[in-house]
Amino acid sequence: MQLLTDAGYQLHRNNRELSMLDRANGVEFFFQRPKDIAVYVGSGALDVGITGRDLLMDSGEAAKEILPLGFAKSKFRFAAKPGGVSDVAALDGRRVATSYPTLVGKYLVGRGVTANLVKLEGAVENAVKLGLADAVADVVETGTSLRNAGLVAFGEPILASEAVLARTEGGKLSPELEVAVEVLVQRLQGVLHAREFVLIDYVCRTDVVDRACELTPGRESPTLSPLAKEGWVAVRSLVERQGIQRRMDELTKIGAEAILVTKLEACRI
Ligand SMILES: Nc1ncnc2c1ncn2[C@@H]1O[C@H](COP(=O)(O)OP(=O)(O)OP(=O)(O)O)[C@@H](O)[C@H]1O
Ligand SMILES: O=P(O)(O)OC[C@H]1O[C@H](OP(=O)(O)OP(=O)(O)O)[C@H](O)[C@@H]1O
Ligand SMILES: [Mg+2]
Repeated sequence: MQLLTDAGYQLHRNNRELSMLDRANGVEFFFQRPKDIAVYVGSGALDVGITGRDLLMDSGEAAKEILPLGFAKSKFRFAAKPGGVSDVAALDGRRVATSYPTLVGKYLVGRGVTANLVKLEGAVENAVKLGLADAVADVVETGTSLRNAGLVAFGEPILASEAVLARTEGGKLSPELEVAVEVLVQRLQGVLHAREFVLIDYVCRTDVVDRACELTPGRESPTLSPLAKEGWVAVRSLVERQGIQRRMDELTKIGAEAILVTKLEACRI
């Protein structure tokens, strides 16, 4: 909701309201259970939806990911008791509890493993302790839930998931809707970029400007403006927010001065 608000959409959800109309943007928002979003989008009842990549892949619906949104990041992994099942091949003939049976089933078929899938709605980690399954396949973020249940992950992660924007696959949208979806994607991308990048300004001597530009290459190329003071230049560039302090240390080392870092509110790059 924060992402959509930052992208200029009007979302003021009152208690228990299941939908809301954003008249200014000509968009209606519906709040659905995570598992149901792909069903609505796949059927074309909703044009686009925000859901998890794992849920989208598990749904088997005719909905496709069009933009990763960078939040709710997790890994989808197998886990079992230490000393129990420790590789995917050993799942053959075993019971695997999961809320994502289609995703897990396809993964196992792809590796020639036949397991008995036990479908659960949640709190899947308890299935091993309770003797319902020999292993689980579930969402892992910090790993706390696995640890608390006395389980350890094994095998390569089945999937790296995050929240994604998905749209109906096949079935053509009207030209107006096509434009509205494109605008939504551009706006969301703009907000994500604005969170990822910062603007850096500084001044340095012209004899170190090449080195300075290597440190802050920007997306295309930095903007250089001559200063009134002979032999000095001002540099402006877009750089990744991550590691910005280290970059400023490097700039200071080569004699850059008046280094300013500015947050971006929104952008289209
Ligand atoms: N700890 C977590 N960290 C990051 N993402 C998570 C985490 N737990 C769940 N998710 C993601 O949230 C999405 C929805 O799953 P989740 O199981 O949370 O739904 P839920 O809140 O249980 O839904 P319901 O309304 O049906 O109870 C999935 O894409 C999943 O990857
Ligand atoms: O690695 P962690 O940081 O512990 O996060 C992962 C846990 O979070 C989710 O559970 P959720 O709270 O959605 O409950 P659920 O199992 O009922 O879906 C997921 O199903 C895992 O159990
Ligand atoms: Mg859950």
